[in-house]
Amino acid sequence: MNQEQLIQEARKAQEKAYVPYSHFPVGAALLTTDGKVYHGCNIENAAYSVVNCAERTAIFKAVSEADRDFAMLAVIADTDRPVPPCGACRQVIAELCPKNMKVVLANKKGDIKEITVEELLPFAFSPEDLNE
Ligand SMILES: O=c1ccn([C@H]2C[C@H](O)[C@@H](CO)O2)c(=O)[nH]1
Ligand SMILES: [Zn+2]
Repeated sequence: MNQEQLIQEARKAQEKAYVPYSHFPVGAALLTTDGKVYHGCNIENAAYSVVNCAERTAIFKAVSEADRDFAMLAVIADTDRPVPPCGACRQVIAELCPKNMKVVLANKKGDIKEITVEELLPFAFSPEDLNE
């Protein structure tokens, strides 16, 4: 599966978004090293603060199925620029994806930004920081 195909998967994931409050659907597609794709969409709630972003939905689905070896993540939204993941998602991506893994950010116009996990969240708080 290449980058373009993964973006197409993210588009499909975006169609499943549950966004009655923001009306801002986001889709994510997470590729595992053995070629499986996990879709993620944002899922909102009347208690606004408990929204789950598309990126975290995809990652949590994979980890909950014992898939933890990731090769690429694509994210898409109807933004003017390729959609920038929020801080909470950057923290989760930084912990669970390889530092040099490619993250492909896209929008519906076809703009694409490629970035690595490390670039997305430099100087991240990490599990090593918990060691005394
Ligand atoms: O990268 C992003 C940015 C925002 N959202 C969601 C959260 C909320 O449901 C809506 C508006 O912030 O978009 C994502 O899923 N991913
Ligand atoms: Zn997020």
